[in-house]
Amino acid sequence: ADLTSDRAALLDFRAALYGATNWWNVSEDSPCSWDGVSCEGGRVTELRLPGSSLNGSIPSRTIGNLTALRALSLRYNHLSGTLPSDFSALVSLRYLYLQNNRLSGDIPSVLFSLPQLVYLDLAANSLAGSIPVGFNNLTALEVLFLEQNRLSGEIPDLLLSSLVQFNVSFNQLNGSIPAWLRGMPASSFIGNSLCGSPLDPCPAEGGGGGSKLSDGAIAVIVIGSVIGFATLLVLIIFLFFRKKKKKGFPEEKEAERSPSASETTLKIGVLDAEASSLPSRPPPPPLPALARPLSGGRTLVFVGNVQRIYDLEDLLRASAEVLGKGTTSTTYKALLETGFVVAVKRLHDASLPEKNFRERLEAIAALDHPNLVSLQAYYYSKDEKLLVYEHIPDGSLSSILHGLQIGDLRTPHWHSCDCKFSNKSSGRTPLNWETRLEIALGAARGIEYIHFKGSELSHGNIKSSNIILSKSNQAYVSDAGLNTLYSTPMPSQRSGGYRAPEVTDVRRVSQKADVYSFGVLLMELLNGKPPTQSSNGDECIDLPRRVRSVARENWNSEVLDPELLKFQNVEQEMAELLELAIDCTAPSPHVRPSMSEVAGRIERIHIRSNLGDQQQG
Ligand SMILES: Nc1ncnc2c1ncn2[C@@H]1O[C@H](COP(=O)(O)OP(=O)(O)OP(=O)(O)O)[C@@H](O)[C@H]1O
Repeated sequence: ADLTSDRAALLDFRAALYGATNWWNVSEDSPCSWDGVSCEGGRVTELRLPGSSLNGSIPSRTIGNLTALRALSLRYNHLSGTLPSDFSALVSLRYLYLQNNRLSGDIPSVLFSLPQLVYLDLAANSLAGSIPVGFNNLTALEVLFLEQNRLSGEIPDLLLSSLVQFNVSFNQLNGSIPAWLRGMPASSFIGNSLCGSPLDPCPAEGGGGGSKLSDGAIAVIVIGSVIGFATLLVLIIFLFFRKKKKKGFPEEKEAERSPSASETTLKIGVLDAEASSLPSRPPPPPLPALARPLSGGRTLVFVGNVQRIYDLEDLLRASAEVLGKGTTSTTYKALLETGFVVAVKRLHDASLPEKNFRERLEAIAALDHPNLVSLQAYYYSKDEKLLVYEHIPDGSLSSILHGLQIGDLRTPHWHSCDCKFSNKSSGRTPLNWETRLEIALGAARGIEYIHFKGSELSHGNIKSSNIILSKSNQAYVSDAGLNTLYSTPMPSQRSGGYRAPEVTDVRRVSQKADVYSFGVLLMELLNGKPPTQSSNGDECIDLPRRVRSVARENWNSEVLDPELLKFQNVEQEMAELLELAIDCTAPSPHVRPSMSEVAGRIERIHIRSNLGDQQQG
């Protein structure tokens, strides 16, 4: 298999499904510049065609032939039927997005032959049947979204020890939530007939004032039922024989059947599966493999299982363009001679000793989620520290919401009244409600994932210039954990209007402080203006305080971006998102919601917004 066979597979796919693929310029020899197609090392590695009006079912011998594919996104299309069996050849597939289509039938079993799958989203389809135990084959699976389908039966006891995000809300599932899922938020399960933590206790769990029945009590009930049943049986036999003896007498009224305790089913004990019986997490991906040594012994260190398709010399030879200059780093877009593009971040004063620097980068590199910009490699020497990331093409949320002044490469920080950018400047792209909501959801899921990965882990610098968008408006959170790479305090104005009031040292930011910053980001998404910049650009008022000072009935005129007011029938959803933003920015960290609650609430708003669309349509 090579790029020629990948090209042929894409052409077959295009021919079989009418949609935006029709715009591909097929006269080009290489498919790598076709919209939605990404290549690496001479193979097609990503196919992303969200919302591309693709109709019909995926025929076999098309995508299944793209054997180097790592990410496949066909979300928000009109795909029906099920997945063809040759999908099993996609042995490198890590991210699969099929949500919001019309897929039907059972969950396709071909998925269970994809050993590398980390992220699977099948939400909002018409999938029926039960949740198969075949999921146990997906040992690398970290994210499983099955919400808004027609799945029924109980949730099986699976051994998905890598799972950090899970959602089966709005299906037809019943029974108790198994122990292995009890750490997930309630929003993952609502809209079913499920019970047990984190939802309400199951009926059998909550006897007499909510306390659980003891083993002794169960024994008494069972023995009592057996004795009761036996007595009843003896009585019936006795009456039967007596009746036979007294022939000619009117028939005695049959004793009314009272429900005996023996008929009551008690479902106890199944919920107590020990978490410790789960297998330990699979070993982490191979740790830093060194690239070939350069003179001076310094090397580019590749992290995780990133393929080494460039080295330090390639990077130094690449043509570079400044993407932005922050207070602590300058970020370049580097175009390598092979055509491969990466983002290189040059840290200005990261002064951490080498050993600690490497340890922290390993923790950052272990974060692998489709809503996080992934670190590929780094370079460390006393004078130069470089981080190499995947390049996300469409600019930051900050530049899209507020626009960048051409010629000024400093990224906006909004930490003082001396704002260099105005949201009236060139390059501002109008963002509709659906897109803003999806950006909020994507970013929330990325941050939720970091928090799930370890209770001590936080992002540390959430702001709109650290939310980068791909062509399909998928949100990628960048710079996770970089605040930990400094041994001396960083400029405190760095995180500007996003910093939670309790944060005194920006190198140590708690998860609840991340929630605060995310709340400010939500306000920015709804308000259209950056935090700390007032409407006339002169005064400095922080965004949470300003929003809180406006009465709810005036939100439309004073808080919401006028562009958003064009969207009808979603005022309630916008108000709910703003309420969430207010909760996130509570001055006291303890009352702020957790990031999983935040993601759950945005999901529900998203679901309702979609339903609204359908009702209108
Ligand atoms: N992986 C990436 N792909 C594409 N663009 C990126 C990437 N990483 C960063 N950028 C862009 O580069 C700009 C500058 O980023 P940089 O991290 O240097 O500064 P910052 O995050 O805005 O500020 P600070 O370092 O003060 O927190 C960002 O606003 C973003 O638009």
